Amino acid sequence: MAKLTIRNAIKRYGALEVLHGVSVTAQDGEFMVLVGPSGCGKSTLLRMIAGLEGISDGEIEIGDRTVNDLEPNERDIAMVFQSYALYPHMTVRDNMAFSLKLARRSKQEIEQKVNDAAAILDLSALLDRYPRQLSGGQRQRVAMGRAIVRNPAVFLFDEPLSNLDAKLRVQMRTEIKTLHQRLGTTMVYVTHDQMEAMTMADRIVVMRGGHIEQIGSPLEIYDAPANSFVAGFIGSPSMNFIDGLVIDRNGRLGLQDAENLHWPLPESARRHLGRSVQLGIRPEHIAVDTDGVQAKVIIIEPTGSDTHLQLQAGAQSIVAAVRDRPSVSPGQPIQLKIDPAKAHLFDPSNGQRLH
Ligand SMILES: Nc1ncnc2c1ncn2[C@@H]1O[C@H](COP(=O)(O)OP(=O)(O)OP(=O)(O)O)[C@@H](O)[C@H]1O
Repeated sequence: MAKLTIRNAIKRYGALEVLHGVSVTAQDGEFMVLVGPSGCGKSTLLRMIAGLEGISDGEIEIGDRTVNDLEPNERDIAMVFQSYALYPHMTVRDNMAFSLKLARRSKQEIEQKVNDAAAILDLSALLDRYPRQLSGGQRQRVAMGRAIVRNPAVFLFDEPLSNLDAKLRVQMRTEIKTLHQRLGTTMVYVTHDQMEAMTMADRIVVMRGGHIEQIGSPLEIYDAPANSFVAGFIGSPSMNFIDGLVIDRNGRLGLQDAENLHWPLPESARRHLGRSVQLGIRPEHIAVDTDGVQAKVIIIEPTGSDTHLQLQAGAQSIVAAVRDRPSVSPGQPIQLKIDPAKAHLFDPSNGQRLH
């Protein structure tokens, strides 16, 4: 077990800089998730921690050792890949034992470690099978087993669930989280899936364009996104954004949009009176009511547990997620009640959070 510290890490490919000085620390035993859109640099950062990519500038420490110049096998890490990377001609047992054999551990120690890992991962009955005789989820468990037997200081996961179907992904999410609770080892996990990040992480690192946009616990990031990018990236359906001016209409503070609709704001936002802002409202903070912002129903999407309503309010497309099953139909005019206490305000010039 160990703390992982990344200090001002820069990655260049020739003249192209793809990581622009990234600093973050995973505490000993922490489950840290790197999340961001395709190309943001999260895999590059993970591969730099693993030693599969060189670091152009900055420092990576695992425990109290700077590992910049160490080979991957000297770093005390184990990595689990999206592709599983199992040896097809070896049984599950031999796949799991491989790194220990390379390290010339005793037969007895290898057997003990493989059996222990197999028990943790529910693979004991499958040890004599070949990878082709396993389901996707079982293969991914073998890949994890191969990492566990090495008892590394840090586990690194590179989108390990992307090849699985939706249901299995959810199940494996729980399995990896359970594994983390059981082993208590520091884990760094890369995904582009914000739901995976939200459900698995102790702390999330949101990246974009080779920078870190925000670091925080899942709920800190959800409840107080640092900027409109994070606000739009985390949460599904995505947050609604409305541009306008903060005004006082008959004593009621609100955002006046381009169509003169009045979106209620909390009194605490009065200090922004007269300012152009971007209002952010999560779909679950909008309800259908008898009084409120005028809108029209466009599309109704029942998910079973709740209903997503695609709406038009003036020129603005809005998504509402309601728990009940509203009796509305496409084309119907309705009124939207916005919970002002849940409003987020961003600076339209740079996206930074104002409120
Ligand atoms: N070998 C390379 N040479 C040049 N540019 C590269 C190389 N590898 C990656 N890049 C660039 O670095 C940036 C970050 O890539 P990276 O794979 O880390 O992104 P990512 O966030 O993991 O995306 P994805 O989710 O699509 O894997 C991208 O713009 C990519 O094109």
